[in-house]
Amino acid sequence: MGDFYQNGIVTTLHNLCRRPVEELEAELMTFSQSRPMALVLPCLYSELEGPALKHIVTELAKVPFLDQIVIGLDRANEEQYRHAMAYFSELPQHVRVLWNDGPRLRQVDLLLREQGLAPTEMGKGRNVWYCFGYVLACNRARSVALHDCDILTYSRDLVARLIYPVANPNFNYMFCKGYYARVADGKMNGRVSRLLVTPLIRALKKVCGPSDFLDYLDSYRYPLAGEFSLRTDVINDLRIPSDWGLEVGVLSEMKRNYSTNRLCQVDIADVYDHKHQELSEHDSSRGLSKMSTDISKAVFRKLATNGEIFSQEKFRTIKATYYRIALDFIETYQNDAVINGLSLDRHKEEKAVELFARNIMKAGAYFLENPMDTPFIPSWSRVKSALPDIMEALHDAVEVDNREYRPGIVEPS
Ligand SMILES: O=C(O)[C@H](O)COP(=O)(O)O
Repeated sequence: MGDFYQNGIVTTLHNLCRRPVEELEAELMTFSQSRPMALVLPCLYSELEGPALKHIVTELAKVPFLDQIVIGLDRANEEQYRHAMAYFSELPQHVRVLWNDGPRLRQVDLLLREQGLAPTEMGKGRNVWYCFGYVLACNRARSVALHDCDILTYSRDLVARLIYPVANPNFNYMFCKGYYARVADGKMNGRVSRLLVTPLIRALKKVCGPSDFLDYLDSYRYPLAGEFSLRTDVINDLRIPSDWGLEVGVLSEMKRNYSTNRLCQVDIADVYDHKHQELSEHDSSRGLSKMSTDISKAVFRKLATNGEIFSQEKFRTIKATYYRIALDFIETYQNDAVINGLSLDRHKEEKAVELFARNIMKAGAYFLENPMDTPFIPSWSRVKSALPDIMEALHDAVEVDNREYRPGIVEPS
């Protein structure tokens, strides 16, 4: 059982008494009459072969309040898409699988590309963006939740608690971020969140001075959580980065577009474990190395748009300040681990911090050299104004794919 502390910036909705999921679901069923709900699942084909997704699907099959489930499938060929359609067919909700690499959605992408409006990088940001576009095109859901497909400790409470704050018509929230303690197998995980994001924010506050944006970012208990929910209207004006800056980018957009009393965070799980990526010390285009660089760039970009002026000297100071603060954090995490009987490998933690410090400098150098190079995907409202028929084209492409590859449909010889 946790505390009931409020940070005074975004509301925190705690898990104070382990309310039975059936009770939450009964309430959500009532809300769904006025606010139909959708779930978006960005997914890689490889996750269908991994250990987490089957259980997620089994749990979701029991969820009564979701009207619609939209699965964005990346890196799948035709045979794999067919398999995915069968795989998700046990879900009783209105289910659509977006075959992002299929010819029909490629054609939609081409239409956007001709106008310079298509996402430039492959990845989760792009996948989520297309799924959101499809949710808008369907015009069914009023509230949408999103979570990853690699959660090993999934139970259906997670989606109920995640969507509740934007589904309850008596609440005023437009956006809700999930949080949890990322502890599994006797270890504290969440390396980028603990060892990069929090110490970097604290370092930036020291070097750049007071900042509403940094205080705001700091008020999220797990800023990198892949789980969030929002009211459908929010999607129209959302400009999200296509790289690992996605989570920080979404939080920045919410602060820009809404007052903080319309934003909240919710405790969604007692335990949370997922697929861990490697640190990738020797290849900065992969793993946590790439993630830490993309996130640092996203934070610097945002501060620059708030008027912060960066220079190489300033980045050097940020790096040095970050490094000192991160080392102090390791001590704090270690003591927290010890009192809880968890293990923490201090050497590995310090190696991660050394890599992240180098990547902060790299991200800074990249920003100075390419200040206008932003990985943002345009908002759907801009896309709709440039291409008024695009929603229909996206909707039709998804419907035809899903009809053609429905299980039981015989392939033409
Ligand atoms: O949230 C994070 O910090 C990153 O996704 C890495 O998570 P992990 O250390 O749990 O793999």
